Amino acid sequence: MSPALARVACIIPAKDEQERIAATVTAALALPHVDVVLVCDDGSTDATGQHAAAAGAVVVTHRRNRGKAAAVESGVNALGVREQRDGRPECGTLLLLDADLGGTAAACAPLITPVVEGRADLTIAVLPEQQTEDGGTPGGFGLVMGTAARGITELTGWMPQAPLSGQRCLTRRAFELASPLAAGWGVEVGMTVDVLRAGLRVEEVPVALRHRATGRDLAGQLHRAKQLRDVTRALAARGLVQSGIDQVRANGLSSLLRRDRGR
Ligand SMILES: O=c1ccn([C@@H]2O[C@H](COP(=O)(O)OP(=O)(O)O[C@H]3O[C@H](CO)[C@@H](O)[C@H](O)[C@H]3O)[C@@H](O)[C@H]2O)c(=O)[nH]1
Ligand SMILES: O=C(O)[C@H](O)COP(=O)(O)O
Repeated sequence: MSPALARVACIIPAKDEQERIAATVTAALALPHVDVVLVCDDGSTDATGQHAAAAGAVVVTHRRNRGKAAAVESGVNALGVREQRDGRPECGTLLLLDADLGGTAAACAPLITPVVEGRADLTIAVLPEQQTEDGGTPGGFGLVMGTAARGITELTGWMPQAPLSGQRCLTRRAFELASPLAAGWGVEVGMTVDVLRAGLRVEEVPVALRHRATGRDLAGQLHRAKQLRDVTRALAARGLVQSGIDQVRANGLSSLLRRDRGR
């Protein structure tokens, strides 16, 4: 096992997560190989930063909200600064976790093992069926998930089960290959495509995590609209539109429609 890969830095983007961030940080710090937990407080209006620091995280703060991808990038940048400033050995592995996992983040060891052992370059957690906090039905109508899954498959030939999952572990090298990250909610889709296209190994791993699932109320649907916008932009920037145009040119419009049927 490479000593650098065996040092894991956990990066947690967090916006208004004071209810859960302390439990998430505590669980992440106890995971095997985790050396440091960095939380990027992404312009929270609550006490997320204070709760994260009290639980033992290194905290960096965005004065205004900049979105998930920017928060992940700031966390990784802060890691680099800390390593250089203090002459610390480099963490060769990054564990990206959402702030709302709470104590269930303790289940993430199976995500870490394949990467630190050099068997995978990127692992992605597949979560069990979730429930919303009020016991309601989670998920929308599969539009964002379906768009993301089809887009990744179209661009890489690989069919993901959990294309939007932000719970992932990857080598620092893979992260650098996927940088700059796709903006906002496009970060996961962009990263998966970039890492696969670089010829690296991606593996999905079932992990028993619970997070705050998005409901079907108005706020949930607005959230999904933003996810769809960012996922579509990430796919378009990686050539999905061009691939569609090429297909129509070569085989006509009906081939494009045929290709989508049944997915
Ligand atoms: O402006 C923001 C908004 C959210 N977050 C944090 O990003 C994480 C994910 O946000 P959340 O609202 O929990 O996202 P979900 O609706 O659950 O999104 C799903 O889909 C997203 C991609 O669209 C992935 O990033 C998530 O991992 C996945 O759980 C959390 O730690 C948030 O605190 C920020 O840092 N900045
Ligand atoms: O709740 C979810 O799983 C995401 O917000 C995506 O929603 P959708 O794929 O059901 O539209």
